[in-house]
Amino acid sequence: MSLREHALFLFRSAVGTVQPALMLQRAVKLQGDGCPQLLVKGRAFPVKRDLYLVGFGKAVLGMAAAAEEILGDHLVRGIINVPLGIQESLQRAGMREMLLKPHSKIQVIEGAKNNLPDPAALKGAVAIQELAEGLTADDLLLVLISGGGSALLPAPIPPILLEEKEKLTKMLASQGADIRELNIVRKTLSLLKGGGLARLAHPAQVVSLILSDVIGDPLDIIASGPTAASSHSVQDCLQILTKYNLLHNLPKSVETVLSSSPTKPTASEDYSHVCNIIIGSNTLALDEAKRQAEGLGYATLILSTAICGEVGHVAMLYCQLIQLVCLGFASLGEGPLSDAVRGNLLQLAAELAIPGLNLAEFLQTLRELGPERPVCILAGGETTVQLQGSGKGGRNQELALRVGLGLHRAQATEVSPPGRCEIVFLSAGTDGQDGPTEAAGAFCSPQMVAEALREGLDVEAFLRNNDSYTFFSQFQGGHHLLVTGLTGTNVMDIQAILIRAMKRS
Ligand SMILES: Nc1ncnc2c1ncn2[C@@H]1O[C@H](COP(=O)(O)OP(=O)(O)OP(=O)(O)O)[C@@H](O)[C@H]1O
Ligand SMILES: O=C(O)[C@H](O)CO
Repeated sequence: MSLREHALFLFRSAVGTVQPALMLQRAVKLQGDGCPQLLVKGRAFPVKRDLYLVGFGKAVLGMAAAAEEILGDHLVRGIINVPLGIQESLQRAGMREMLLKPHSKIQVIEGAKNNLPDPAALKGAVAIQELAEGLTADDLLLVLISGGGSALLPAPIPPILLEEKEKLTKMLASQGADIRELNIVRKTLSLLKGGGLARLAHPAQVVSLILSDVIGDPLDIIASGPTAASSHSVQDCLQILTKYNLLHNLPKSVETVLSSSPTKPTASEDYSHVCNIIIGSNTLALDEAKRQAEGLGYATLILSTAICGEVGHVAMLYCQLIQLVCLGFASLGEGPLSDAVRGNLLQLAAELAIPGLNLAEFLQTLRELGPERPVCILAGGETTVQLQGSGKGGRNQELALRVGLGLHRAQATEVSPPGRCEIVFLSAGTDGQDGPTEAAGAFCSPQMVAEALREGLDVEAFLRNNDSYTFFSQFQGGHHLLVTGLTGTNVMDIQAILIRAMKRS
């Protein structure tokens, strides 16, 4: 198998292990006939009378299918909002276990094309709101939440219009706001986010099962925390709008809502009827990829499950890491060149401030790996892209293109470690959709940029226009694109770097 096939296999293994049904089955059980109890990760919730289900997010269809199997006749009714086209995509991919049965009690509403809220998602949100409002103290509401839930549960506070909220979110995202910043703003302008759904469902017992797609698994940021007490206030929102220079350009409706928002976070309110439980995250996916990579004979290290920061900086970090591994393969792991690369890496990591990353320790472990075995470095997280151009792309494809360019440039240097190694880099979204494109991500190698030039494709020009998808679609007939279709799950992005010494002929 080629390195590329290995990388693809690792990605698929990682995604396979965080299939929603699997995670739900691991976490949830229904026990007892007379007075049944819902058992979630060791916690018991009595089912006093009726059990309802709502859900929203990219992984929720499979979660709901598994939940319905477990809940059986105890489930009275459910409504889920899932991405447009997901049922067809999963059906086409033969993933029947992710689909609801023909006479399901769960109503499915598809919407939010390209992860943007739309009237269909709004209709679903209204239906979920109505269901929550009608509950009593004897009811239990099971809430299934996954990434993409923010766009799939839009409920702007009147008089804000859906388009106004969408435009503001888009402006923030295009200027490089991270998901925390985006969702603090979304929470302030929404009825159901920031704990709103849980408040409406009171006095029913609310149990939320959450598949995390946010670094550090913060309950009040994932899908904008519809059932979590918010630790943010309107001041936090105003600060973010100020940071991105948007405060003086707001629609009147947004100004009205901001000026009448409570100044305290909702955390002070009573959430004793709510229990939020994380049932899966990027860590699970990377652990499985590591297991598989070791099985393939790689010395495997997980760099971090919290990779974040501006995509160009993250690309530099990966290029320098690859360079360091190649220096090791070339028996140049000790010496001034390696020391310089290590120094660059430490500085880059300090600038990126990746939570929990102890790069010095990681580099020490890397140093101790012998040159006998190929190396696999795995990472997960979510970068941010500051859009400058009008091209089509996503953060994974942009990252792969930037890493390709960095490796190409490194090859041109005097000591050319990447030239002595075989290298494949893959970055892809576990949800199968990278930005508004049909690809999950892309592969790159150190040869890619030179080969593209021979096809008349100028990588730097594509990058200037944030046009990574167009580049990868045109280059070698799309061979470097990873197209999986919607996977039905979502635990952020994954990077795999595979390196082995070049065979001497
Ligand atoms: N032309 C482009 N080039 C690079 N990145 C882009 C481009 N257009 C959009 N993006 C990036 O794509 C991201 C949005 O993609 P997507 O909808 O897949 O987000 P997501 O974070 O995976 O969604 P969620 O977390 O809600 O599941 C934004 O970060 C945005 O900056
Ligand atoms: O939906 C969202 O807000 C993002 O996917 C983060 O959870």
